[in-house]
Amino acid sequence: MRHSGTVIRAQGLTRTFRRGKDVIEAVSAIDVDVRGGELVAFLGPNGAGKSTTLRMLTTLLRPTAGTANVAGYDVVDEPAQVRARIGYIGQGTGGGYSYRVLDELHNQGRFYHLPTSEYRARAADLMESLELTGLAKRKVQSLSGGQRRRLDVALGLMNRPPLLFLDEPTTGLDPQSRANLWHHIVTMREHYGMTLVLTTHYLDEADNVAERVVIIDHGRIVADASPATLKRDHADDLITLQVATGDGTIVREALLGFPGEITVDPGADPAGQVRARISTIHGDRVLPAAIERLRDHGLAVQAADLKKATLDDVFLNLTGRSLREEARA
Ligand SMILES: Nc1ncnc2c1ncn2[C@@H]1O[C@H](COP(=O)(O)OP(=O)(O)OP(=O)(O)O)[C@@H](O)[C@H]1O
Repeated sequence: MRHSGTVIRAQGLTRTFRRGKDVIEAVSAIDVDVRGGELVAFLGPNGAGKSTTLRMLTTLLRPTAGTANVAGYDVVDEPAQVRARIGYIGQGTGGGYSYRVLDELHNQGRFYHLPTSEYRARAADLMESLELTGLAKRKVQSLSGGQRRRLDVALGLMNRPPLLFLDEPTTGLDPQSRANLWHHIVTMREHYGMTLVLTTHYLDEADNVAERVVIIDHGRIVADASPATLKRDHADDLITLQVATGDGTIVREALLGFPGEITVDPGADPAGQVRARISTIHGDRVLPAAIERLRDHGLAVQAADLKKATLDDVFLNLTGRSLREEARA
């Protein structure tokens, strides 16, 4: 995807909330720049400040401090200009319950003052590409979660925004619906060359879909890079080898000077094998080389396992907590 100039520039963006006597700093002095055409995911646990950030960038919430320029306009001083240039798909916002699906899309077109022929054509197009065609006359309240989410996305795309914000677009959907919805969103993006900014707490989603992941925790950005760079800089692959010997010392000696952090169990397990672990950033390359090195020392590897670094490992290394566990809590 071709990237153009800066479409979002946030500096020192901060939002506090009062809850009784307490002041909660939901977002603390965030600096972030997004270039045209980027696909950026804000990843973080519940309550990290993702939605609050998005709500400020989309003019729905006034920052307590800091500035944000979105699509060339200031979110506080020029909210109407910002809104005219962006789309926003919130958490389960979208259609009114008693309306029919196609009417909802047409209403959205009228809201944006599109000519009748244009909004009808766009609605038909979106109905087809988001697999809503058979649901045109169905009331929104009768849709399933996945259908509803697809309608939300269609509504957000009616004005063909060059910059689209999606707040947890796939939360609550089953894996198949999530995959389908992503396919649609990514296709739309390629079609219209949109910039996408989204929030998610699904690690695999951020890893597979986003070109850039901004990890947010307790209202602060703790890392901001591509998934591959984040994993390279903040996590290791883990290789586990089962070696056919009863003596850990010779395994350790055979692997001496090998790249990565090596731990070897001193003695054999009940199966008569010694277990060696290698923590490294290049698991794919190190694994066969380690097997070869051991073979050169007359040691046979009975089983080998490679656990690739994940964004959860990155989050764990940066914050000391697991995002996976937090998501379950
Ligand atoms: N209107 C509000 N009043 C008081 N506190 C709020 C309000 N909105 C958000 N907060 C608090 O601000 C913090 C950040 O919330 P936010 O919704 O931005 O997190 P999030 O990362 O989007 O989480 P989630 O994944 O659960 O949506 C939380 O502690 C939340 O309780």
